[in-house]
Amino acid sequence: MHELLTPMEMGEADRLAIAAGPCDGYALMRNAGAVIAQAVLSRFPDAGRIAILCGPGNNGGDGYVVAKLLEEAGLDVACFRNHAPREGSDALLAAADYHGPVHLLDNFTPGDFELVIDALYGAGLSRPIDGIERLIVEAVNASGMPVVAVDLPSGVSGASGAVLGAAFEAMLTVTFFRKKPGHVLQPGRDRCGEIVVADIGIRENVLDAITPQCFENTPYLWLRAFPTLSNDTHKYRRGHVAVFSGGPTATGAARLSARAAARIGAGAVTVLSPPDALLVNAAHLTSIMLRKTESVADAVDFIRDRKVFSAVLGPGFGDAARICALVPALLDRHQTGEAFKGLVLDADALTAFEDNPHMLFDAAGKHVDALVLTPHEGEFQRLFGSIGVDPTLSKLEKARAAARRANAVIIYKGPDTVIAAPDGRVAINTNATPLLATAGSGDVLAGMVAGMLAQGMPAFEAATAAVWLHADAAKRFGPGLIAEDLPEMLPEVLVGLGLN
Ligand SMILES: NC(=O)C1=CN([C@@H]2O[C@H](COP(=O)(O)OP(=O)(O)OC[C@H]3O[C@@H](n4cnc5c(N)ncnc54)[C@H](OP(=O)(O)O)[C@@H]3O)[C@@H](O)[C@H]2O)[C@@H](O)CC1
Ligand SMILES: Nc1ncnc2c1ncn2[C@@H]1O[C@H](COP(=O)(O)OP(=O)(O)O)[C@@H](O)[C@H]1O
Ligand SMILES: [K+]
Repeated sequence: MHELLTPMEMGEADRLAIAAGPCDGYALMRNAGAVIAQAVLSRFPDAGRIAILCGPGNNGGDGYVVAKLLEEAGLDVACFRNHAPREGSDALLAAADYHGPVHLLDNFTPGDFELVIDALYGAGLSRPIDGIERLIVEAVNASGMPVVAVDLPSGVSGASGAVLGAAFEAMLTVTFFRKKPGHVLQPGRDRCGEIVVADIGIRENVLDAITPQCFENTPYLWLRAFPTLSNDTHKYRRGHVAVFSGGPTATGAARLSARAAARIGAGAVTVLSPPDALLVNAAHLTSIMLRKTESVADAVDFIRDRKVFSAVLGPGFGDAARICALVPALLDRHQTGEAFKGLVLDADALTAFEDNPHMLFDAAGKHVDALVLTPHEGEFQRLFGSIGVDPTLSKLEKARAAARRANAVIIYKGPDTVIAAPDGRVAINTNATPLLATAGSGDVLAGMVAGMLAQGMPAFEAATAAVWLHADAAKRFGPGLIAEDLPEMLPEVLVGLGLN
């Protein structure tokens, strides 16, 4: 159930299901209407007057089915429409089967009702909501009355989660077969309220032909690739991570990354520190090792000689010129040696390339197995220029395009973090909490990704696992969270996954 289908893929699922039988399109619509009616009856058993707003397409068709079923159940319903169902559509059949009155939308007054069922537009939303419909959406939202959305709250794009014109703020959204990206990308996700995915008779095997490439980030995606411990392991075999420290007044970020890498299971972690920051780092490190690193050669020699598996560069690092010198060396297997599998670039290591992103993109993918970039919104815009500001692209499409361009796994952070691989796979994270909006939490995430890479996880799985575990740690800690708390929650998070 973790696949996310674009509206086009959902249309394909619909066509394949109808072709395979036994349900035709109208049977699927009746099933869809039935699950909505059931949800309304179970959650709002005492609802007074219910308004059902029906659009011209099949979303409206679902609405007429719901109207018929709720009326048969003895509820007081009234249907409203702005346009008649399209000729030859299943919606026309559904409207014909509903024998109650259908009023014009202009006559709908929210104050006359206790519940709204929104069946205006779903997968077929093709332009912004405007005119009387926009006024109604805004009036219903302002009234605070509960809205049950059929498939998607009208106005939310199923492909991108964008609000086109205006969108209902639903209490409950019932969608069919699989969620769509618009259910999990912001702001769409906030407009959906609770989301129920209902079975309407489409068989799972239609997905074999569709091969979806977009997923909700759940443990199902990466648990099988999660590292396991053998009895004869040792600390360096579990994975050695190096984290580059900034100067004497900016060392905390590297230590957050280092601590996170260790807590997620790397066997050894070393902070590579400039000479002038050595003492401040030494004063704060216990199990994490420390190494004086003055030059690019120092760093790559250490990585090669001490069999470092992965590294984090960027958090608190500052010096852009040094980053631009370090990164090509770290991405060159001839310099780092074969053991070095992955590099995580965050914060300053992303911004350092804003004027010359090709320097980074050209070096990427040539040698190192795994390059992971972890930009937040601002860093993404700086590094990916035209992709970042393209208004026609959703966050999902931006992350996917960036991953292709950079030859890297991208973790495009935020409330709806999107993780994209150069091969087109994309995962959207849904377990985050706004408590993560605290200084240093991104540094912890970078360290977690490096810790997963060091333990041999492939880059996409390492990134998706780290993002999920990071959010789970925040949720488990709860209010009062600061970045230092995140690594300390990881043992509990791992036990919660059954990984003990
Ligand atoms: N797939 C499945 O398995 C199943 C799907 N089912 C249901 O079907 C729904 C999809 O149906 P759908 O394709 O007919 O699209 P829908 O959202 O009703 O709208 C299209 C119509 O609206 C119009 N229109 C669009 N935007 C507009 C705007 N802003 N303002 C004004 N008009 C606008 C658009 O006009 P056009 O773009 O053609 O000019 C067209 O006439 C899906 O969400 C689910 O509920 C279920 O029955 C069970 C099986
Ligand atoms: N409102 C929010 N809801 C959920 N997660 C958030 C929110 N704001 C930030 N985050 C998460 O918190 C982390 C912040 O990272 P970043 O911006 O790099 O912070 P820092 O540079 O201080 O470490 C990211 O993982 C991001 O996805
Ligand atoms: K709808």
